[in-house]
Amino acid sequence: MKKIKVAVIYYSMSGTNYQLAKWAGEGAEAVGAEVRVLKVPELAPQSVIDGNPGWKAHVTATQHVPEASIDDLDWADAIIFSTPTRFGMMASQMKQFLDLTGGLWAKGKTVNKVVSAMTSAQNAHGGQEATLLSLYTIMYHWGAIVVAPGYTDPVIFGAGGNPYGTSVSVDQDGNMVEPVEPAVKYQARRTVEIAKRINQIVD
Ligand SMILES: Cc1cc2nc3c(=O)[nH]c(=O)nc-3n(C[C@H](O)[C@H](O)[C@H](O)COP(=O)(O)O)c2cc1C
Repeated sequence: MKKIKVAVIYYSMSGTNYQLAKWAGEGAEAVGAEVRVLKVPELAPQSVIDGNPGWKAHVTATQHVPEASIDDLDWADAIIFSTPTRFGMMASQMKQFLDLTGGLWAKGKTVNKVVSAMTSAQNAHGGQEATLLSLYTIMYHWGAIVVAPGYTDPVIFGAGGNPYGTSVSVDQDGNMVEPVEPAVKYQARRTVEIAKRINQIVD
């Protein structure tokens, strides 16, 4: 039987969204998907990264993670995005990656991709939903099928549950404040289940 192909595409400076992406990948694999966890290319100057020990350590620790390409988007039936909230928006690295999808879009190849998104922020009310909604705006232009969690499971009422997409707060040391792993894995499962329906795969 055809497996749903899921690309989990993230940007992270200090590891939070990398962890969210890994959990999403595990959640998708648990329901039979073929998964690629991929980072978007870095844009910041090397000198700036080198001047920030935490950022530099994260870049070094994730050197093995493949970079996302347009071919990965073409390959995927479903895409789960994860980006830090930056001034109430997605990180520019994620936006740059999405701005390179015009060619794929023009060929009609973004149509009916099943998509969902997650974010993190330092402040509990620091713009998480604005970030998710602006990312979803791009998805509407793609003709993608946005699969937000809604209130479709009790996990949404718990830690990190957010009807727009999982969001987590991080403290001053970069540690996640809420235990969001179950919410992330649920969101990934739901994304795969809807992708199966869109692709007419019956278990
Ligand atoms: C330039 C910049 C802008 C940020 N803007 C916000 C913001 O608007 N709201 C907020 O709560 N946190 C903000 N933060 C904190 C980040 O969201 C937080 O560090 C990030 O979610 C951690 O994710 P990561 O570990 O994957 O890099 C900002 C951080 C930076 C560096």
